[in-house]
Amino acid sequence: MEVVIVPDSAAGGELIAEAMADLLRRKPDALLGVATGSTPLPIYQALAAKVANKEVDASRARVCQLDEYVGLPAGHPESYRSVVLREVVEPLGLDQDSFMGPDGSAEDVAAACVAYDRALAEAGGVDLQLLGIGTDGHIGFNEPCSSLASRTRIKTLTQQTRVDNARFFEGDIEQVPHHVITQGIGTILEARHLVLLATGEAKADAVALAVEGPLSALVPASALQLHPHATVVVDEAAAAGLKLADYFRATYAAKPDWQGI
Ligand SMILES: N[C@@H]1[C@@H](O)[C@H](O)[C@@H](COP(=O)(O)O)O[C@@H]1O
Repeated sequence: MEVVIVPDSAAGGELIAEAMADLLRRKPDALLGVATGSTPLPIYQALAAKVANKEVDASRARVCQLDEYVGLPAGHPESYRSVVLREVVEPLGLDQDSFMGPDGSAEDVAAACVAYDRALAEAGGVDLQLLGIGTDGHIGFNEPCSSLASRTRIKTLTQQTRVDNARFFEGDIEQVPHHVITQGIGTILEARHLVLLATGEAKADAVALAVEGPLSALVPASALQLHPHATVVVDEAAAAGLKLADYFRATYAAKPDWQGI
């Protein structure tokens, strides 16, 4: 695992957007797995700016969702489908055909989960999967004690996650669904490159446990330790609990520019 400590979220967004642009220069139809929440927004803004400046052609890029709420009405502005269309697909100038996600309003949710795993495989697998981290260490919506081998499936949110996400629902926890579909940890680990961005002091404990703690289902993000190409990008506040912070800084400073992340 590589840990990169950046000064702030804008620098993290720029670094990761450049990695995505570099991927698209090498593989124009790359399948980009995107995450929701506040943290990745600087990535999407930086990538859209690169497209607008013609630094990269993203016209053949494909985008896929990490997770989704179950039971929100179609077109609800806070469904992750709506969020990804608004924050990623439209700013990149892509059409909806280049986008895929699990069907959170399916009558048969279990079948929708199996179908999504199959669709990801049939699309050739995810080339680069962006991840955030929950304050309880979740990735996607894999809450603590999710199987490290899990596939896309329905999960029940913890109270903490519903409290954290209430800000997207007018601060009203009653509006936050209890159930979600999420790529499983086993599914996520099949992506060719995992890139987790964490910013702010509220993430410092979860980051320290994920990066330096034992591999544990209790901290789902610790599963990145199993992946051969995982990059964790953190700002100074989110890095505050890392014992090896100086080592991570020195290692990245000595890295040749051409190597990227
Ligand atoms: N399912 C999403 C996660 O993918 C995201 O990482 C997390 C953190 O969000 P934020 O970046 O807003 O802190 O929120 C949600 O629970």
